[in-house]
Amino acid sequence: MFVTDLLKTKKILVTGGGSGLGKSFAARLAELGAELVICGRRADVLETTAEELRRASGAKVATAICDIRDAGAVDEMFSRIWSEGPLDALINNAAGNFIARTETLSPRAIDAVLDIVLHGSFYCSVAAGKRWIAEGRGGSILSIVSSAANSGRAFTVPSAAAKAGVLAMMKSLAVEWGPHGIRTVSVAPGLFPTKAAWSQLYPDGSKLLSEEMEVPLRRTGQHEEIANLVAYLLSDGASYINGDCITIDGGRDLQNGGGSGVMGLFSWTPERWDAFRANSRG
Ligand SMILES: CCC/C=C/C(=O)SCCNC(=O)CCNC(=O)[C@H](O)C(C)(C)COP(=O)([O-])OP(=O)([O-])OC[C@H]1O[C@@H](n2cnc3c(N)ncnc32)[C@H](O)[C@@H]1OP(=O)([O-])[O-]
Ligand SMILES: NC(=O)C1=CN([C@@H]2O[C@H](COP(=O)(O)OP(=O)(O)OC[C@H]3O[C@@H](n4cnc5c(N)ncnc54)[C@H](OP(=O)(O)O)[C@@H]3O)[C@@H](O)[C@H]2O)C=CC1
Repeated sequence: MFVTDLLKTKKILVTGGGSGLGKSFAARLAELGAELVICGRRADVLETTAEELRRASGAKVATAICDIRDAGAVDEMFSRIWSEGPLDALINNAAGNFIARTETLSPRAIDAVLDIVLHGSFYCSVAAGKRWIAEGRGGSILSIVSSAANSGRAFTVPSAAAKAGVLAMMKSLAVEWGPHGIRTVSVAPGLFPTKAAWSQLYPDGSKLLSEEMEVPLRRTGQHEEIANLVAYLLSDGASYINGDCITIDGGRDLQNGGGSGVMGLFSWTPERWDAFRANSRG
């Protein structure tokens, strides 16, 4: 789909790059020639992934153990990265989320999600942006958000609120930092199966509809589909995209917004449709 050296000159930090979608992004970016840093809290997960990526692509892949909720630790991580050469792009991917009745959430439970998603993405964005601005060089920030950033989502309210905050940060920075040659872009994924998301959000019995019926294209997303979008958005081919949020969800958000009331109709037989037509006034 792309020329193999699409990202050859780019050094990219993927937060949460040791597992799930972040690992898939890192793998695709490495294949396309990027140099990578992946960060997260679990050293063993990061090292295993980094070794896998090096072996598969021959790319330079460094790891950084960092809890992005800790602003000091984030700044130290960026100083260590910069001491070996500046980044060209940051992907704010790390997140935490779980389903809960909002009225039962303790302050620590609310903070656990807000601190990772909103504060962590903010700390990383400022740590990158202030260095790019000081050096008079450009860069790109890509944040993984969610359609919940626009519509909200019941039972994952801290995540929806945090993603909305990240989206507002990204749109604001597109304007404020655009004159410095820094561009921002967000990606709102639909259903992309990962171990963590499925255990935190979709335990047995949590869904009335099958995953496929939630999506007009009748399937969940494949990691390579969103990884290719991320690669394109960080490539020079996307150099005039700034501040936008691209949804990649097989149409799921449109169905939920504009079609959830008609879901029962998908299971009507042709005979039932004929009976309706015969009895209606049209
Ligand atoms: C919108 C859709 C789009 C987004 C999709 C995704 O993001 S998918 C990506 C999904 N990926 C991930 O989520 C991966 C990363 N996830 C994680 O690291 C953890 O799940 C974390 C987010 C809880 C943070 O961990 P941590 O070590 O910082 O936290 P901790 O364990 O020390 O707990 C802190 C507080 O939270 C409380 N609490 C915890 N669980 C529940 C619950 N189910 N119910 C209620 N409360 C819960 C816990 O009791 C404590 O409060 P307390 O009792 O002291 O008042
Ligand atoms: N999968 C899906 O269908 C959807 C995903 N998304 C978004 O996509 C992104 C990836 O999700 P997914 O891959 O499913 O989730 P995962 O839980 O698999 O990945 C999250 C990653 O973030 C890291 N992380 C979590 N907390 C911290 C922290 N405090 N500091 C540093 N790293 C941290 C985790 O590593 P560690 O625990 O070692 O720190 C892990 O590698 C998230 O932003 C999520 O909100 C949005 C909509 C749908």
